[in-house]
Amino acid sequence: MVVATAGRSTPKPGKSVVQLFRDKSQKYNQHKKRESKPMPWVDVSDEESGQKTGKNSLKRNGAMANGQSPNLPSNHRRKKPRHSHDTSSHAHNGVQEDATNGAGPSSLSKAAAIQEQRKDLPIAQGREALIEEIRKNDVTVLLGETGSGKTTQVPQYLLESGLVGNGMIAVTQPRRVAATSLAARVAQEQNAPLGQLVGYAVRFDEKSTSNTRIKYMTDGMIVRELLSDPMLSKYSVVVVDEAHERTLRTDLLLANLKKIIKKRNEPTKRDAKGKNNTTSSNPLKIVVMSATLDAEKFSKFFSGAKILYVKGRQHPVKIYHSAEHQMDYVDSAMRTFFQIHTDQPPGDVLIFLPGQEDIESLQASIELFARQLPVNSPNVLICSMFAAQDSRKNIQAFAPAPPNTRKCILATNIAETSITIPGVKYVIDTGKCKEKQFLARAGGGGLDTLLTKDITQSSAMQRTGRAGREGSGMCFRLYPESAFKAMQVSSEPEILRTSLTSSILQLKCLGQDMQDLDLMDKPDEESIISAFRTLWLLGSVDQKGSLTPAGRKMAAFPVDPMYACSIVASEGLQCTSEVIDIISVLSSSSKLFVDISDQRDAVAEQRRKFRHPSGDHMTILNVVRAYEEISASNGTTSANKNKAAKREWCRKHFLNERTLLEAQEIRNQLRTVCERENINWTVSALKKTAVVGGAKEDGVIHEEDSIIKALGHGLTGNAAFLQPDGTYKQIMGPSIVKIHPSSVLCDKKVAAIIYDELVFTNHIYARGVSSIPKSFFATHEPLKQRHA
Ligand SMILES: Nc1ncnc2c1ncn2[C@@H]1O[C@H](COP(=O)(O)OP(=O)(O)OP(=O)(O)O)[C@@H](O)[C@H]1O
Repeated sequence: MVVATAGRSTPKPGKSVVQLFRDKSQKYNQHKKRESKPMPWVDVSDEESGQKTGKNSLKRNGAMANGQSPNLPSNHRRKKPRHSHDTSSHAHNGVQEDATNGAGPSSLSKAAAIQEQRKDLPIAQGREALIEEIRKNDVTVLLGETGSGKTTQVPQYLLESGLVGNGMIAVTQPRRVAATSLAARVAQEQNAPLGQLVGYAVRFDEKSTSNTRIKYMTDGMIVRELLSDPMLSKYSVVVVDEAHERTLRTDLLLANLKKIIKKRNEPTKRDAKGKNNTTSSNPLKIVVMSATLDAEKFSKFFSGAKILYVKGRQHPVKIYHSAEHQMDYVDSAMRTFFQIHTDQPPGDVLIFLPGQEDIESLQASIELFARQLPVNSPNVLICSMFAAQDSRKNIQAFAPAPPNTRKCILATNIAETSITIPGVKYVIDTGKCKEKQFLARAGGGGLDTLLTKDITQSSAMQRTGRAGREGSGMCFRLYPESAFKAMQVSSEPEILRTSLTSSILQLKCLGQDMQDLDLMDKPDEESIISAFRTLWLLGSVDQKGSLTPAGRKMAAFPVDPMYACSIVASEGLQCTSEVIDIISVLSSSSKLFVDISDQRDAVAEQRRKFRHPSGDHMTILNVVRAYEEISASNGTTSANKNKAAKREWCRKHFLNERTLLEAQEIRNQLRTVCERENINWTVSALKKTAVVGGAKEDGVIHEEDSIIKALGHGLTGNAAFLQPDGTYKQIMGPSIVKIHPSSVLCDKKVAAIIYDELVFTNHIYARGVSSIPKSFFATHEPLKQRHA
């Protein structure tokens, strides 16, 4: 990639910015010393941004290789002059149902405008050629710039051309927010309610019917579908989008697709001379897509698949690099935001940060300064997007800003690929991300850690691509051009750096071994062995590595295998109802307890009400029950009043109601899986004992005994024994851990603990902790075998 410097054109900070920092920096500096200088920028026009609305074309690989790059024949249309910023699309945001189905004149003109927009996309000129190539080839690799129209248009072209007959088109995405928002957009383009012709499927949330023809789904969901339909027979085309991300699930999917296509596309009959004369009745087509893909590698993987290029992007994006490295990227992002806010024309701003903590810190800073803007300045509305946040809150970022307001979206890399956030004209890229890294442990198991790292060139280009979706855009990179050039081209495939436990279990159910799979990159032996040890400890595989009946049951649950193990174990311990309640909360995307630093005492007082002496898991259960009691006690009031009462109760007790609501949905799904697996989820420990968190009396059997044991079966790899110095030593690893300050057990000393996860700060802390009898481990079968 060539990045050419095209002179210096620094957006000059307006007076208001200088004034703002002079006046307020003292206050700001009180809690964090930060500079008040405006950001110096170097203007870079580069190839990756597609600077000009170039001639759009579709090209073939051979042609690119010999430099001739001829265009394929296409249904050339004269390109219409582009309308300036098209506000019509602002009306539709994220996952909204039926946004266009009104029959009024405005919805008709909106629908017409959307069709015009579709025709103006770079990919539209190569539409016929593209369909033809896909028709001719089993596997196609499609490379096209961000915003050229791949993700939204290719599935529609395939559907509209009749190429898929009555079959379905699956379009996979690495992230749920992309899957849901794309489905909403494409449903709107098809003028159909979301979930009908166009639907989506993400973990714990699906909107589709038997009439759905285009399904956007996470790569994890389609891999899970392999369990019930190993040939993916209901799909005629599988479009693997954003394949450059090389998520673990995408790699597993690609390996399986390679197998499936061989079987499904095999000719069914041969004539007397042994020649094929009948094509398969249900052939499969695969389209692998990305803007930043090592196309040759994917083509080679599929035995020389055809590579097609879509050239051009609809709108130019101007890139600015900071003149110097920025040590404090949160502060630099804030200053850049206010430079944009005071100097640049209207348009929303999308800021990429590595994680939630930085998002919250930047939000606080921007809010603080925004309050001090001159009275006639436009307002600032902050939205955030990160994986741990409730999906409904993430979707709020798609809603249009009110009049005279600039929206500022603070996001992690979940907003990096595929999505269009209407209104975004400016992107600020801190150049940082968090990446999962698995540390395999010699004794078995291991742990996933999240490390803050520099992004890759591929990520930088994707982030840039989020500006300029509806009109020209600007991208401010908070790192010099030299840093961009020094970045890795793309990230290491996830399969080489993440825990393989869950995937190996799923593969086992498919009768596959990871070692034997034809993967693009093979994981190292140590990670595979470590995953097997964990699975053996959970009882999902036996000592020979063969799947056990319990392991097959565990694989049916769409949660971490350790929690799936607890659910399966709860059956024998007669406490499935409670275990599911707890695991639903642990599996939801946001935290249950809200911590507000300036209300610490009030928070602690409220939390005490739910405190259970055995630890955090039973404390969660107490919250779930109390929340249900609130619902029941308001049973006779109107639905609205009931809702309001529950919301107020959660607010008063510093609880995240979204987590509880999401947990209810997860619980319903887990119950359904239990029914399929013949596990009676209604069996409850409470019904037998009727004691909740009360004082322990000798000889009384408490409900938590069986619940904690069931959890202990799943969390055996996350267990530690008390040492004389008050710390805990892992029973399956070398680490010394402390109980996290947020735990109800943090000031207690108990003989043995189980925990949900480890957190690294100045110490290794165990979070989500419960006390468990030490004797439990003496009776744990795999552990006994291990020590025998
Ligand atoms: N939700 C939306 N609202 C408004 N316009 C949209 C929306 N989704 C897509 N578009 C328009 O369609 C264009 C093409 O989007 P699409 O996602 O198909 O591009 P792409 O080539 O797949 O890009 P990327 O690689 O970045 O995902 C966008 O640039 C934008 O103009």
